[in-house]
Amino acid sequence: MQLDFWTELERPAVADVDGPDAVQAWLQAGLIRPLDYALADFCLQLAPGEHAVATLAALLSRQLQDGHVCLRLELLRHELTMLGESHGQPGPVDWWVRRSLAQWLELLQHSPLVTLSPYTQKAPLVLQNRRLYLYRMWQHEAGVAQQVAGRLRQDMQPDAGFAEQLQQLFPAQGAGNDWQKIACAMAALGGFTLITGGPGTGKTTTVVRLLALLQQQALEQGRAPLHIRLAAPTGKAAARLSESIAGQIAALPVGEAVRKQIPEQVGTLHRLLGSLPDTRRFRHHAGNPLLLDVLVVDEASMIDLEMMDNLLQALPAHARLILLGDKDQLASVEAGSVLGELCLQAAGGHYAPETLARLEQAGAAPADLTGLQQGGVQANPLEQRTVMLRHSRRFAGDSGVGRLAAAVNAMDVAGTLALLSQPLPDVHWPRAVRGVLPELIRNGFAPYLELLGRQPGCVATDEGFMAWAGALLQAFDGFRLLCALRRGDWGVEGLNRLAAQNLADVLNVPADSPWYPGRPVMVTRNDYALGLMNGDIGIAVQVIEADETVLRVVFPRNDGSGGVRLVLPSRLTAVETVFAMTVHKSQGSEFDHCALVLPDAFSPVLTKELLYTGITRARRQLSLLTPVTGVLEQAIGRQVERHSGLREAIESCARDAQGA
Ligand SMILES: Nc1ncnc2c1ncn2[C@@H]1O[C@H](COP(=O)(O)OP(=O)(O)OP(=O)(O)O)[C@@H](O)[C@H]1O
Repeated sequence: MQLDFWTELERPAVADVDGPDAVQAWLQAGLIRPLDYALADFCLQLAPGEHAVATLAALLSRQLQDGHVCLRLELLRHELTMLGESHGQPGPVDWWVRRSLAQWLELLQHSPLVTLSPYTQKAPLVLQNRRLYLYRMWQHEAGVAQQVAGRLRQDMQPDAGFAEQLQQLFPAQGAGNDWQKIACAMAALGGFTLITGGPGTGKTTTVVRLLALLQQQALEQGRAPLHIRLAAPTGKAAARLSESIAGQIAALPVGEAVRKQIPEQVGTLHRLLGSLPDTRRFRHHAGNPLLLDVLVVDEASMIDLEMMDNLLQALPAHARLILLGDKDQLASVEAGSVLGELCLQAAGGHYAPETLARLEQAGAAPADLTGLQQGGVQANPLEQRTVMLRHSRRFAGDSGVGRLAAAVNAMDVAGTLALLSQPLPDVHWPRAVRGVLPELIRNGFAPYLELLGRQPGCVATDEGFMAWAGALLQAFDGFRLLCALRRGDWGVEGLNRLAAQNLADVLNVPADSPWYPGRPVMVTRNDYALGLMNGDIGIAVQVIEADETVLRVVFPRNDGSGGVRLVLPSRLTAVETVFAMTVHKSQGSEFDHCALVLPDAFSPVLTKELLYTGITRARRQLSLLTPVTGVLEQAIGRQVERHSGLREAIESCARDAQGA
């Protein structure tokens, strides 16, 4: 049995400060998890007597749960106050403030549990620039920083005729900057490019034209076609990109030979890298790199630090990486906010004269520098490879959804409320939430329920059945309830219950089984044996097999074919009903109509990023449901903050390389 070292050891000098009492009390109060406690215990096994540092390790482990990559010691007091407040107690802040920051730094600098030189000396914790990391997280951050800094230095030379070909793909549009053209040129000129923009700003269009341009150049110069791969963090996002790309390729003003060399297939990052079951490792890594020349990753805001490290390590040195995403969306579920950090200054441009000169030579210099800040290669290494697309074609200027998203993103509470109080054709803000929800649910899900009732036979091999099943999945994606929380009446659980109750006259929900025809489910864990990814959505339907009517779950094939496949319900070990889903889970998906339901009390998960992400999932119509006043306003005023040292580390690596 594992020893609990808290009880094995003598009390330290500051007996009631550091010792088992505090950690155990926090564990009991749910402030820290058993995993955090176990880490502290492990630290004490390695360094008996290091109670204070081991306790801090438990808090560091806890903060990872909230997405922080490290503890920023000078800000920790505030973080711990918030942690305590969210559990209704002073909690760890009382413990932390018994030492000054200088005393803490002194303690950490001399602790055997902490290394100050992680490249040469390993220890469970790393202290760098007043940031405390778990060794593993420091390793990922340093890995990403080195890789990105290295790739930022890669200048690529386009072939002759580039400017003319670029001009053909992006014909002049009138006054103002053609940011898509600028982004395309920038990605052609370097090994690492960040293209960020809100919904419908033309990220996919830009990248498809870029791929056409690169292939055209390769073919014209008599080189082998480039090996291009496309990926996204989730199966849903991959399927959406695949669909969008297929349409865009057909519209390209290039020859058939070029068109044929642009892939339509988009896979998940896990598949691309080759997940190894039951480990955090992948088949592809620095020692076994991916075989590709160009990699495009969409929905990059969902990539966490560890995945980004794995991806960059597996990328061959000569390859071009293009990351697409919306920097303003919620960050990854796991620790880090990589895209948000990398694109932090995207709005200001910060282009160096050298960058502008290279763009000019490529025929894509910004014509209008108004509103852009001037930058330098040394001061702004990331910005020299970043383009922000600024014009949404999805949301026309008068679109309520677009204007609401912009007001929330700008944290403009008064502007948001003013907008909501106007009649908007595509935004509905009902005041009597409980009264309208049942009708909203019935109307929203009506097209899918109607189709469910019109099942053309049950033989799974019939073409008609397959087409119907595909249409059913599509109809279900027409409407979704989105919420911030999992638990409570206004969370996934409560809203799923409410939806099932209100649809009970159409759906035959049995009391003794979770399964019934029409049950929509979401996969909650990757299942490589079944080929189903976390976030995939299926619907239970009746089919006839060997003269028996049985229930099967129909899932989209997600391979760009538009096809579906059937899975036995009993094989689905990690699924949940999905009339409602969290905004976090909805990332990478879009619905014609979204009902975004806020809770009836403020919760720390409510931030402007969550609202913005939820609002922008709506393609045509948004219903915003706020059961009490005040919660919306509070959420708009709160921003996600994730502690990390990534930008600083990239800038430092880039400076070192320039000085070398
Ligand atoms: N330069 C352009 N000229 C005309 N139409 C364009 C242009 N760029 C994009 N579009 C159209 O605008 C719409 C949105 O473009 P696209 O899908 O490329 O944006 P996106 O940023 O990738 O969107 P999403 O946020 O949904 O992923 C598409 O219908 C596309 O055909």
